[in-house]
Amino acid sequence: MELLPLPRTGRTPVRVLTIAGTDSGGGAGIQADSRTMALCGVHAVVAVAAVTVQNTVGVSRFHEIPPDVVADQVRAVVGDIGIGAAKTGMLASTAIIDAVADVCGEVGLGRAGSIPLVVDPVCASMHGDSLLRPDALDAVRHTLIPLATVVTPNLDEVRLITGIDVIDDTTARRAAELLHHLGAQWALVKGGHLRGAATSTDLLYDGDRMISYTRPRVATGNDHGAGDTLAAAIASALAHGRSVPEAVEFAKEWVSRCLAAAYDLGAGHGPVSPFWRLSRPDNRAGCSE
Ligand SMILES: Nc1ncnc2c1ncn2[C@@H]1O[C@H](COP(=O)(O)OP(=O)(O)O)[C@@H](O)[C@H]1O
Ligand SMILES: Cc1ncc(COP(=O)(O)O)c(N)n1
Repeated sequence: MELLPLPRTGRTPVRVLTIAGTDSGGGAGIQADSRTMALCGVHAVVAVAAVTVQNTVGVSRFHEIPPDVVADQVRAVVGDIGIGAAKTGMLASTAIIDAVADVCGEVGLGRAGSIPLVVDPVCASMHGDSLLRPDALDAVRHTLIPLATVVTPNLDEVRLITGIDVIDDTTARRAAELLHHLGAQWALVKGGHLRGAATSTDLLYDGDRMISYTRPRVATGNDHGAGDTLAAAIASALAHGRSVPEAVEFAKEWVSRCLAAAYDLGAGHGPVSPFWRLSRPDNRAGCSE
């Protein structure tokens, strides 16, 4: 895999915005996004949409940020700092999704604008705790997904959004077609939740090309933040100028390595880890001029 270049000391890195929730346990959400972005040579800027009270065993509650405050964070950083790509994660409610959609239109984020947007339609944590109000699913379908340059649901999110139970390649293809039909430029159906399989396959579709990405399944219970890490790596690669299929290829390998490097934490599920990059001897070679 060709890693994304790190900036030379003192040089301004490319910037990526994450609009998402915080995880007090540091495993998922904005914390996972920021870790992956840093190790992909990206300066992360953030719009906090919700604060979760979370650890390795679950989410006990969350606090929603007022929608206008979420939108103002986006305005503040896009105008001053400038970004090459953005991603959304936990958005919690219809009101926040509406505010995010409005500000995306205003600043040119998403498939209708000039800055690519990766939409991770987060509905629940891996522990099954809700991160989205149930009445916000329609806003995910009809307001959020149509903004997406790439939408990246896991199989539980696919079921909630499309009603399709993905059990094999045929149902995964049907789901990708439906997600594209909802308005996403590219749909990536992630196979991480097909636990019985020996491999982990994600399917990417843009209305024409159906591209599958397969890696061996990593046997680990420490997979907290895998989806955020994948979406953050896609957004980072897009900001570095890669095409969507190239960005997904890169991110799939990135998350596989982060799963292989995951560590134990607390009493529950530990986080996937991008720290493996810190010990790479060839990091200097990855520096951009
Ligand atoms: N055990 C695993 N081994 C290899 N790849 C995995 C494994 N679990 C998840 N993945 C991959 O990690 C990414 C995130 O997947 P998934 O776990 O489905 O997302 P989420 O964290 O949103 O539930 C996908 O590319 C998926 O294929
Ligand atoms: C704030 C926040 N955002 C996203 C997730 C999903 O991650 P996972 O599926 O690993 O629980 C999470 N648990 N918390």
